[in-house]
Amino acid sequence: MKFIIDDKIPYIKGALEPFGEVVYLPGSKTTPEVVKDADAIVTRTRTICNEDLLKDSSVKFIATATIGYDHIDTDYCKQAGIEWTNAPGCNSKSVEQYVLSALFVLAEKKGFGLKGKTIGIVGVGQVGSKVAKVCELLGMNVLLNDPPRERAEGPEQFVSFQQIISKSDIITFHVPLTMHGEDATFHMADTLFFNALERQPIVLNSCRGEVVDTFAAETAIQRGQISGLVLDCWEREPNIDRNLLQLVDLATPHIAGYSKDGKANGTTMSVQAISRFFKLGIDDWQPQGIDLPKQTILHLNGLNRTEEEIIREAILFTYDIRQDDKRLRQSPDQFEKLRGDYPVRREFPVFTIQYENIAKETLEKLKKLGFRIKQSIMVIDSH
Ligand SMILES: NC(=O)c1ccc[n+]([C@@H]2O[C@H](COP(=O)([O-])OP(=O)(O)OC[C@H]3O[C@@H](n4cnc5c(N)ncnc54)[C@H](O)[C@@H]3O)[C@@H](O)[C@H]2O)c1
Ligand SMILES: O=C(O)[C@H](O)[C@H](O)COP(=O)(O)O
Repeated sequence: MKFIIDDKIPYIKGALEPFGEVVYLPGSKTTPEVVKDADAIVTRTRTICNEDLLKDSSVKFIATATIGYDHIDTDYCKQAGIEWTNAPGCNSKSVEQYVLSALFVLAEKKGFGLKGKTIGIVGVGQVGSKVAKVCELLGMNVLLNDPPRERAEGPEQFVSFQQIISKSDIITFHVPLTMHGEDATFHMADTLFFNALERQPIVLNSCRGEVVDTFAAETAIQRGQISGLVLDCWEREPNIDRNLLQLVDLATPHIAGYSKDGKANGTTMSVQAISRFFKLGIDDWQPQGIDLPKQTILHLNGLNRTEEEIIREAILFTYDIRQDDKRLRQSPDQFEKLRGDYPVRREFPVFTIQYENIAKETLEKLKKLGFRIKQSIMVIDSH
């Protein structure tokens, strides 16, 4: 068998070698010639898996180590008898961490508290539902919009897109990119959307660039229709609009899902799916040696600090979005390189908080976010 694997997929080396030839290549170099005699591709969003790539090939299975699969022409795959899989939920906790970091940084920059603010979540799947849960934990009012789920589950917990537009102080998009049908998300945030906003919200897009119309977003900022914009995903990546880059509050190079945990989950799900498809017998394969950051222990003293300040410090200790923002502004032409050489980032459960003077309720919230909690041990000097 022959496997073509994107060389930016971590922790996969050695997994498939016992079963055949394995070729590691950059996504951009995964060409029709390369995949011609392959049995499977393990890929990312940078390889467009369509007829141009796959026709005349022997590919039978595509595993993308990502949540999104808009880079796979699923209609063509069906017609060509090629099976495929994505990695649902793999990096959803990473996006949750990204959104929290963005919210805390913006709240401080713009001088408001998160408690009591209304956040509209558009798309309430793996990512949106996690973002909803943590925002509720922070005392925010959460509005959920997800027409496909509303049709399937009933209207009780959902609101219309119109209500999101009129009632939200913050709007965050977590939809897949879809071009057709009643739920199409292409340019969901267009001129009509921005013109209709009533509360000058902050808008976040960490799903796909094409969900927000670049020109409409620029105009909305210039007209003061929104009070902030956070962009992780951009139209025409990696050639992002430099004018928009100047205008947004926080700009990052499509890394919301780039925790090492998220990456490792994507790899695990891809390898296990390949194993099931080709009956390789490694259905419970797990990656080894997931990188750790230099510091995983945070000493947190809550004396004279509000709950929001305490939680903010804990979140930003694990991930400070301003560092990604700085790197992108310094080198916008290095968009793909910044992604490829992304620093080690881990999710909350690898961090231990050693605390002093923190109320029980706040500790409960930190635990619910996933942190490990330990009381600081007082060292008594015997001299
Ligand atoms: N920036 C990143 O690094 C990053 C990381 C992970 C995911 N993503 C993107 O985020 C998207 C969402 O991820 P997920 O794991 O939550 O996916 P998911 O499939 O679990 O959830 C998507 C939700 O959106 C809903 N939806 C579809 N069309 C809608 C519409 N028109 N209006 C409102 N809701 C709609 C669906 O019903 C579903 O519940 C992915 O498709 C991917 O493109 C980006
Ligand atoms: O869909 C996803 O999972 C995310 O957008 C993911 O971060 C994409 O990563 P990439 O394949 O571009 O490295």
